[in-house]
Amino acid sequence: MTAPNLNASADEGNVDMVDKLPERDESDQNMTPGMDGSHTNAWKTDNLRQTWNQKMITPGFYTREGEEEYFDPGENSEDEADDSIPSYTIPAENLQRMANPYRCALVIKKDTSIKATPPNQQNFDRTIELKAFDESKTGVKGLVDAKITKVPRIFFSPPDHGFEKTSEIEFSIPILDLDSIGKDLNRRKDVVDRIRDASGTWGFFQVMNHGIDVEVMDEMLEGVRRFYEQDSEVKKEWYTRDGSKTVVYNSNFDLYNGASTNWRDTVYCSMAPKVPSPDELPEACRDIMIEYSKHVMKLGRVLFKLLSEALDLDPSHLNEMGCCDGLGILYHYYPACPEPEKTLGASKHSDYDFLTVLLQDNIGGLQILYQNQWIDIPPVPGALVLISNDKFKSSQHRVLANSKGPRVSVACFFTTGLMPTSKIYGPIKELISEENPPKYRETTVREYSLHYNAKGLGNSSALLDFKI
Ligand SMILES: O=C(O)CCC(=O)C(=O)O
Ligand SMILES: [Fe+2]
Repeated sequence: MTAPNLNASADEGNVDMVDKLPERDESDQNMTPGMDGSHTNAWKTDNLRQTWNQKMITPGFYTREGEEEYFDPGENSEDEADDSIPSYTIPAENLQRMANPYRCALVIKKDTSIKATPPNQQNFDRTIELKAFDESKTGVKGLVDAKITKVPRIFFSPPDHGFEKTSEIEFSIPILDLDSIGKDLNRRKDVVDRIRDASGTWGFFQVMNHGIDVEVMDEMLEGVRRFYEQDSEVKKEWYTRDGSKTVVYNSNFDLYNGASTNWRDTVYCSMAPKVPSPDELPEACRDIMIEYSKHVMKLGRVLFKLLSEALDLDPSHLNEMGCCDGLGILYHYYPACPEPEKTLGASKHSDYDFLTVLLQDNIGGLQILYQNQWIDIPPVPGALVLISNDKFKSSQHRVLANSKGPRVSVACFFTTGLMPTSKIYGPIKELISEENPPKYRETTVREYSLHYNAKGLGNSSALLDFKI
């Protein structure tokens, strides 16, 4: 495969061809052969259950009516049985090996500053090169398949001024265990307290014993790899920037308006309220997309109840507002990068939805901005902001490019996105008062999504534009 004609960098000459990209580090991972005989990250590690903590929950913003009740203490036993999220429990000794479940200390030590000339200081016609890249319809994966050895200059990222500092501070990553919260009132109260705390300080938390089987998560990640690693001519059929299509596959949704171009490719598909029929979806992963989304919807209803309780609202409040009305699935592919210090997998941003549930493999690279420093987080964050009026944080996060990839992740966004809706959202009435007046103006999900898309990633926060 040939790469589009992109200059590698202003000062380093043209794109070079090489035989091989850096190999991914397979040293201490149990690799299983993929469908094509190659190695894939299925991470079937028995005792560590790697994928257990790959669920990332990010409180975002909301919307619906008359949802079933989940996890209400005191519900009748029939409902309780059905609601019983956890289908397995992680043995305590395994948790110990992964990290202390409630105080997972991370030490920041990596220098993650970007070392490339920022796009606005480069002297070339960026649009021409962006178009050449876009028209190849093969994304970043296509460049890597063409064996480039230098990162083309369109991907150079501006440094995050003021946020490059690293230090040796220990942070506690909130991890919530949802086991038995439908039956044990004390456990439920404890979880609600932790969610309140995690959402108010970090703006994100991780969950375990969430009821989605490891096999389902593994198959979802595997399906994503199958999609991106199939024949590029088949994959090209899905490449588009037309947001009205059921499946939108491209590289950088904000290619022409984002602050920089990211080292990743993405597929977006709306899975609710209208579930697409299987033949509208890519063959490589259609069944698992439908199955996985069902599980995430169920988990979402549980989480919105817990979040409602954490806000001292009626447990059904957020679900009744319709937070679970819409679900968009985004699956990302971050190919191995020959010069990861020059670009980013995903620029700094906070999400635009009510809540994001993120499933990632174990390559790593996700970081959260916390107390003005980038912190490596195995899995991560998002946003619950407009509605809770800054009570819950919409945390900024990014993904580093990395030479070990490919890395894949699946972000499920609770949002109706660009669907035409007239429902108005703003700070929750029950949470505002004379002493705590609204900080954001009202909007619709569509208006906010359109604004977010127009700004692209890496620019100032879209949310700030709604501040009163
Ligand atoms: O790939 C990841 O880990 C993060 C993805 C993300 O932040 C997003 O889809 O908004
Ligand atoms: Fe995000």
